[in-house]
Amino acid sequence: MPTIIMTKWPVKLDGSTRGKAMAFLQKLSADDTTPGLHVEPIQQSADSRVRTGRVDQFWRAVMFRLDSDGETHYVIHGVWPHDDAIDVAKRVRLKVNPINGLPQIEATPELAASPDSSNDETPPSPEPDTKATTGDEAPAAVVPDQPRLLALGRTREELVKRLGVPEDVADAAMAAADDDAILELAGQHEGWLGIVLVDLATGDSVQEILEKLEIEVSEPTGNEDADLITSLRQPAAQTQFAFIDDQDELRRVIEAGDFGAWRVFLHPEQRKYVRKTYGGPFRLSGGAGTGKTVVLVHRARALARRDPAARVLMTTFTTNLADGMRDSLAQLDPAIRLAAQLGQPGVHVSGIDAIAAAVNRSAGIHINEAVQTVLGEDRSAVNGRTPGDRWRAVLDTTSTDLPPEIANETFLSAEYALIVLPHRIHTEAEYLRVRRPGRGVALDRAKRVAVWALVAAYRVQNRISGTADFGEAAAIAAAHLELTGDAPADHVLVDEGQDLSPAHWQLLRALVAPGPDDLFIAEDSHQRIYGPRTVLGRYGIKIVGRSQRLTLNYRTTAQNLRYAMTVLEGGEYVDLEEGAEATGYRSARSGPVPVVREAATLGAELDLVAKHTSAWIDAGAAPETIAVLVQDQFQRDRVVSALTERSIPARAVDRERPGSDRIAVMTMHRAKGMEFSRVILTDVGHQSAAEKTRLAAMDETDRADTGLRRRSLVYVAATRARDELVVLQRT
Ligand SMILES: Nc1ncnc2c1ncn2[C@@H]1O[C@H](COP(=O)(O)OP(=O)(O)OP(=O)(O)O)[C@@H](O)[C@H]1O
Repeated sequence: MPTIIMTKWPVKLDGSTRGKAMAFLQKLSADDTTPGLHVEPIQQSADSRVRTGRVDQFWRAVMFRLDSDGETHYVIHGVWPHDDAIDVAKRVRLKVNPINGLPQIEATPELAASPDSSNDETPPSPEPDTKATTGDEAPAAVVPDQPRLLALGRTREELVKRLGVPEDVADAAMAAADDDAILELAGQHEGWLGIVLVDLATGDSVQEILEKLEIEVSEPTGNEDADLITSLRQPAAQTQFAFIDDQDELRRVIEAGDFGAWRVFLHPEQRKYVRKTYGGPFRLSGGAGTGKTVVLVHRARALARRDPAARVLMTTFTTNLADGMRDSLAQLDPAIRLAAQLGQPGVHVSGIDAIAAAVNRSAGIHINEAVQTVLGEDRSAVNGRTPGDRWRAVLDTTSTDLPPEIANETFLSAEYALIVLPHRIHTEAEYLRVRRPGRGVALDRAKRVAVWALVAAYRVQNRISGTADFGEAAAIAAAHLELTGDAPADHVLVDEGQDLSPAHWQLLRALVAPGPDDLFIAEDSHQRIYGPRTVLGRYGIKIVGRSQRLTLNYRTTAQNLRYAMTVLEGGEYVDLEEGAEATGYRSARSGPVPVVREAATLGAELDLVAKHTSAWIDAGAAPETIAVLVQDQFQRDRVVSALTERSIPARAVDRERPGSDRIAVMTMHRAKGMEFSRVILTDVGHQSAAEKTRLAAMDETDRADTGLRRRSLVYVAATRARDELVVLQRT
């Protein structure tokens, strides 16, 4: 049976032609001599391996046939109307790039359009300026003194002789005026060539580019087909060519189109993090949209395939995000064994707090020993959840001499989560002795006594109501697993690590025994929007050099990414290992510059939301590809009412998944981990009177951290947009 090697082409076909192409390829992979397929060579073709095949009366497939070791492979180049297919088939050639050993499809010069571009949609032309526009004035074009690559010190020689960039592409790249022009060129080339051009635009050295692509050039063996197959198997080749294992996979690749590309065409770096075995905890950082979740999902499958009896746990901060990961896992591999419960073989996907609750529930009354360890209390009822405003209630009902910058919910909840809980402090005496690294406010003895009085009051109220807060529940679950010595997982994969609390990390450490591939953590400290910053090493998770970064953004256009990065400018972000968080993300996609508008009143803002959303829908956008992201639930409901009144279909999205046929309106927090084609952000930069009062009462360190989280929220929200972004600022 021939092996099918797909390229990214079929997405550009309409649904019915895709169906026919699918039927053709299924038959081809079963038996290429099947009558009716008409797999035929073309006379006077540039490459003797070229074949055409009959998809239907009108359409023909163009492919390359490779024979090696008694096996036949077909590299599927594309599907064209009959005459075009013959023309393409005569001119294309599949070869191994002599410099980098990667596969390359090239066409003889007479062909007007290159085979790549004849399959591509024309990328949108970049705007002349990179700055966000207000939508009113045309930004002035900046004319650089020198073409970008020349200014970076690159030479044509390096591009051609070291990287293997084809000469015509190297000429175009060296002549490109600026980043946007290089990115536009990159958009015209799939696979390794597109990636090399993006990396060049970002200023990477030739050596860095070669290392990232994991290029290994082998000596030609004399058997050209065998050399081509070796070349097609290179990691960098698999950004464009995919060996299809079975018919189901073939269907998924064809049906999924562009949105399914992540399932098949991994970047060599992503592939490495999916497959590699690590001696202990590993940390993968990377900006929004760099494919961290994609790596986790692929890695979960790889671990489950490697050992079907393994208990693989995937977890993240919220239930919604966990639902998204479970959906992605099922899309990647419908046959994957999903474990309904923690501790069962297969992949179990659940939010971290749900895992804590499951551990505590399954312990029954035996949980009391763990409660004793963490809280110093004798009780076994911990499954009720403490209301989020309990610190407020404690402050309202307990008199204290503490100054306002300490006697506030932000300080107390952080002190409790970062110091009291993870150190398992039961008494005032213990609290007086504990070290408080990383906490901004110094506490003398008197202040510690006063803080402890509030902590004790908090604990009394929780005991009376028979509840535990999320941190307590996680800390208790961790203690229970430590006490029983029962680690219910063999591998734990964590997404959104920057949002987890110390007690969560203690729980994660206890869920899996230390050893190879125990913990794999994805994080982006720029996206920390929930709690205070934590440091992994303090909770028994030793990364020791096992940390890497992804930098290529697959989701967001370069223009939207630049806007999102400006939101973070000047903020000091620190990662889970106390290193300064790097920036410098790159995007291979190009699109319009974000529109930034000011609205003086709520009414004016709602009018602008209606104006932009209806313009998009009138231009043919499906409503469910649009999202309006707001600060809170009140604003969300106001936006939904305003749109509905104007007959624009909109729906408030809370815990459930967004539905079809309507614009999704949700809080910026809820939008974490999601993506939409077009996004409007509202109320950016606006501070309510209540928020100003809250900030004024805070200590300087807490205020600075709250400021970082506010920026991060806008960064998270702005990076949800794949294509178009509108930012509404309230003055
Ligand atoms: N190799 C790839 N090929 C094509 N698309 C990809 C690839 N890797 C990731 N993507 C796409 O990029 C987008 C972002 O991926 P993903 O959600 O994994 O990023 P992330 O780093 O987890 O983002 P965030 O931190 O914002 O949640 C998704 O649409 C995903 O399908």
